[in-house]
Amino acid sequence: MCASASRLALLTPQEMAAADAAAIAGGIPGERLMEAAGRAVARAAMAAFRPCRTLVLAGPGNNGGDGYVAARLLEQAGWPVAVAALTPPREGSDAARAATRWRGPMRPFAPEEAARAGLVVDAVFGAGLARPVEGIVAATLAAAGGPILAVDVPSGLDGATGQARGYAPQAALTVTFFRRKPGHLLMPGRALCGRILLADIGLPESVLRTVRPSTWENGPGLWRLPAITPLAHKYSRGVVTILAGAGMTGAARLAAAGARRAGAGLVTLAAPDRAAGDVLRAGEPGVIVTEAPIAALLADARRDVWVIGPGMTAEEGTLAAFGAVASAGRRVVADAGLLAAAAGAPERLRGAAVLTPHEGEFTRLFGSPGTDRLCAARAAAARLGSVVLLKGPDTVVAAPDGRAAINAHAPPWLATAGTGDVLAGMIAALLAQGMPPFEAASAAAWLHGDAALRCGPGLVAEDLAAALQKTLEECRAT
Ligand SMILES: NC(=O)C1=CN([C@@H]2O[C@H](COP(=O)(O)OP(=O)(O)OC[C@H]3O[C@@H](n4cnc5c(N)ncnc54)[C@H](O)[C@@H]3O)[C@@H](O)[C@H]2O)[C@H](O)CC1
Ligand SMILES: [K+]
Repeated sequence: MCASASRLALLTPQEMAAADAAAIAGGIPGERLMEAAGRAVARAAMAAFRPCRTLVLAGPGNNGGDGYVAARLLEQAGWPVAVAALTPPREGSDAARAATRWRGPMRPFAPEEAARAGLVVDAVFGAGLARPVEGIVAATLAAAGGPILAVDVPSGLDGATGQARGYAPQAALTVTFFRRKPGHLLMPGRALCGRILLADIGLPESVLRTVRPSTWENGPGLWRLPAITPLAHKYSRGVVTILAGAGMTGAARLAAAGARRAGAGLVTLAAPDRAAGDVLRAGEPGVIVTEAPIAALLADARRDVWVIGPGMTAEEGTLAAFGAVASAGRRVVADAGLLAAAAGAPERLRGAAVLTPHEGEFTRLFGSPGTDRLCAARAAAARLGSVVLLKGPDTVVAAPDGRAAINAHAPPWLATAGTGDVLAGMIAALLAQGMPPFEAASAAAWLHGDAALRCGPGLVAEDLAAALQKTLEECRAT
C-alpha cells in the first residue's frame, strides 16, 4: 500500500484492536499507548476549550483509561477536573493503573454532575462498545451542560458502521488515534463526532501490514488521475458512448458534459430517433450526436465505454440495450433507468463495470442497505462482480474484491437533480482513459464532490461540469 493510501486507511474497531495487539506484541507497552492517547485528549481539550470545570466520564475499559490519563494531565495543567467512573477498570489492567494515578476528585455518574460541567470528556466506551448505550450512561451524557469532547468515538457510536447503538451524544470534538474508523465518515457518525482530530500515539505503520485494511477514506492518494501524454489524441483519451432516452434527453446531455469535462477524448450521444437527435444537437457542439443503431455503434471497437440509464425508462428495451453492449464486452456505467429496469433482478446487470445507485435504486435492486452501508455495498459488488457506488452523504464505493472507499468529500447541496447523470459521465470518462473501475468510480466521486464544493449551495447540475476544470487542474498538480 503506498504511503498516501496508507494515510487514508480506515480501521474497524476490530482492526484497531488488532493493531494495538500487534504493537504491544512488537514491544510497545499498552500503557505507553494509553498515556499517548490520554495526552492527545488533554492537549486537544486545552487547544479547543478555555480552562473550565471539566468532568471526565470514565468507562471500565481502555477508553476509560484514556480518560483517566487526560484527567491527570488536565489537572496538572491547572484545570478544575473531576472523574466519574461507571465501574472500576479490571484489576491489573492498563486502565486500572491509569485510574490509580488519578488522585483528584471522584464524582458519581449522574446527570446533574454532567449538567454542571463546563466540559464533559466522554471516555466511557470506544472500540469495545458491546451493546447499546442506555440507562445512567445515556442520561448522564445527554445531560451535558457544555460541549462534549469524545475519546475515540462518542460513546454508543459503532466505529464500524457510524450508527448509534442506543444513545450516542453529539460531540463538539472527537479525538481518535492512529487511523480513523469507518464510523467517523459514515452518517450519522460523522455528524455526531463534530470536528475530528486524528492523533499519532506511536503505533508504527508496520502494524498496517498485520491488519491489512480494506477500507479507505476516498481522496487523492487512493487513486491517480490518468496523465495526458504529449502524444494524446482524442481516441487515446478515451471514447464514451451515452445512450439517450427518448423523453428525458437532458440527463444524457448532463452525462455527456461530465464525460467531456472529466477528460474523455470523444463523447457520443446515441439518440433513439431523429426527434431526440435534433434536441440533442441543440446541446454542446463538442458532443457527437448519432441516430445509428447500437449494433452499428458496436462495430467500432473504440467504443469501449458506455453510459446506459440516464434519461432512459425502466423497461425491457433498456435492459436489451445493456445486454447487447455488455455481451460485446464493452464496459458499462449503469445508472438511473437501467438500474430501475433491473429492479428485483440485479443479476440482469451482471457484466456492468460500475453501478451507481442511490439508496432507493439500491433497495429496489438488492434490498435495503440497512444500517451497515459498507457491508451492503460490498455484498452487492461481490454478488455482481461489479463496482457498486452507493450514493449518499457518505457515498460508499465497493469493489468485488472487498475493497471499499467512503467519500466524505461532498457537500449536502450535491443532492440536486441531474448531478447523478454528471457523475455517471465522469466515471465513464475516467474508465475510458484507462483507470480501473474501483479507482475510476472513487476518483469521480471525489472530483464530483470537490466541484460541488466550489459551486456552493446554489449548485445546479449544469454548473458541475464547468467547476470540474479547476478541480482537475488542482488534482493533477498535486
Ligand atoms: N490504538 C488505539 O487506538 C488505542 C486505543 N485505546 C483506547 O482503547 C479503547 C478500546 O478499549 P476497550 O477496552 O477495548 O473497549 P472500551 O474502552 O470501549 O470498553 C469496553 C468495556 O466496556 C464494556 N461495555 C461495552 N459496551 C457497554 C455498554 N453498552 N454498557 C456497559 N458496558 C459496556 C465492555 O464489556 C468492556 O468491558 C479505544 O476506544 C481507545 O479509546 C487505548 O487506550 C490506547 C491505544
Ligand atoms: K468515548
